[in-house]
Amino acid sequence: MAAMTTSTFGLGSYSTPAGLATKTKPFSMNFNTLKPLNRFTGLKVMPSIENELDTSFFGRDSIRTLQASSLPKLQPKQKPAKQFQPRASTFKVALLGAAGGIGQPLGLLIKMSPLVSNLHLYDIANVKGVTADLSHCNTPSQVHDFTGSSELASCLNGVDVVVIPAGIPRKPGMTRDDLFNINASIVMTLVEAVAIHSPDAFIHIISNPVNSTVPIAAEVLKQKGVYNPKKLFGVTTLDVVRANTFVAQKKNLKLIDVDVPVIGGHAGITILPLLSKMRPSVTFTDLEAQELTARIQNAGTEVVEAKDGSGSATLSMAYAAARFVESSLRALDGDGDVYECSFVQSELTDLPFFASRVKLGKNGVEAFISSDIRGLTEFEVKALDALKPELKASIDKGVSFVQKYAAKAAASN
Ligand SMILES: NC(=O)c1ccc[n+]([C@@H]2O[C@H](COP(=O)([O-])OP(=O)(O)OC[C@H]3O[C@@H](n4cnc5c(N)ncnc54)[C@H](O)[C@@H]3O)[C@@H](O)[C@H]2O)c1
Ligand SMILES: O=C(O)C[C@H](O)C(=O)O
Repeated sequence: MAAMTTSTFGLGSYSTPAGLATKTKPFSMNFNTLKPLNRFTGLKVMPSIENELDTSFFGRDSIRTLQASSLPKLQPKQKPAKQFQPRASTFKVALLGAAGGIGQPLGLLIKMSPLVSNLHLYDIANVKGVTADLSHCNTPSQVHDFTGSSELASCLNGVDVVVIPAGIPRKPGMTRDDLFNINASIVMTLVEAVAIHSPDAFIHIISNPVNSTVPIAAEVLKQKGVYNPKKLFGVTTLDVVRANTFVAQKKNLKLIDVDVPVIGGHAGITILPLLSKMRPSVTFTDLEAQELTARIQNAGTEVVEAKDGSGSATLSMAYAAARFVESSLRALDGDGDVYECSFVQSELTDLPFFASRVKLGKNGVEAFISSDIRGLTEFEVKALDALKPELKASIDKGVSFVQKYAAKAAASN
């Protein structure tokens, strides 16, 4: 008799637009390898509409849909409400830097997604072993290994999402910007290949410094004539994951209820958690707000120091990146209720790239949650003003890196 394999796993919670009182629910997927998916609840928002709904995509119908999606989870005897039904094993994901500290656990988490049909693992070292290992997991997706630049084309052809954690991590005493000299070239080279072989894919940049590597990727894609700003993402989900964890601990809240938007960028003071916009609504003393903000901003360094020279956050990063991949796949699959924070091309401020909550759809970023940056506390306003010069300098550094490289290449031809 054929055995039926059923697996379940959980990753966390989605974020949801400001102005919506939100409740998050745990991410769990039930799937089996013989039948199509009949139930799927992801990192899904449970918003209940309270007040301001002035973002461009919230018409009355959408509100009703969101309200419907906030119903409590079904009890066994209740009539099932209409739920989003994803297709099983549909998408191809490429992971570049797959044998590294982030790549390995991230590969495992992506291998567990029922939405993935093919997982392409690429690295310059050790990727065969990682692939052999992962391929023994009895989840639906097929895993394939690729190594060396000659195999990048086959790795990237036809993929829906490309995730890039390739690059060196920090050691104690370093800033993320200290990684620029090495990681800028790695990201530039990999994105050149993405531009040629999978120009329509969602691109998730994890490699640091994200504040510069995302503009680098944008510039490369522009030069290749395939830049779609809606599909290029700097992965800042770890900042949200940390903010949710630390705030829940500090205020003794149920983790599942907590959702803190984090805006700006992904380095030091450019990471700005908006405690005034979090759900549930909680009051903080000035000191609490300052201390929590500082802890969230320094959380990466906290891990780098604890690891004492052996790298930076890998497991929490893999968890956060898997959440962002899953959100992207759900959006690609037609779920109209997907929100995440990400560092993207943006017009919310005077900076060309900025992290904020965005609504994800089949074509990438569908809307920005502009209400996030209105009605901030005095502390948040000052912090937002303070982060802008540093973030602008990092963005400019990335852009001019690619422009100088292109100018040199043109001169030598
Ligand atoms: N965005 C975030 O929130 C966040 C969080 C944690 C770490 N990071 C960053 O992610 C990056 C990776 O961290 P890690 O801990 O996995 O490092 P790691 O050194 O453990 O792994 C990096 C992997 O990239 C591979 N690699 C290097 N050059 C490559 C290339 N040209 N093509 C393909 N693969 C290549 C290496 O062989 C290695 O397997 C670092 O830059 C780190 O700062 C970002
Ligand atoms: O801190 C780092 O260098 C890695 C990453 O950006 C993090 O936030 O953990």
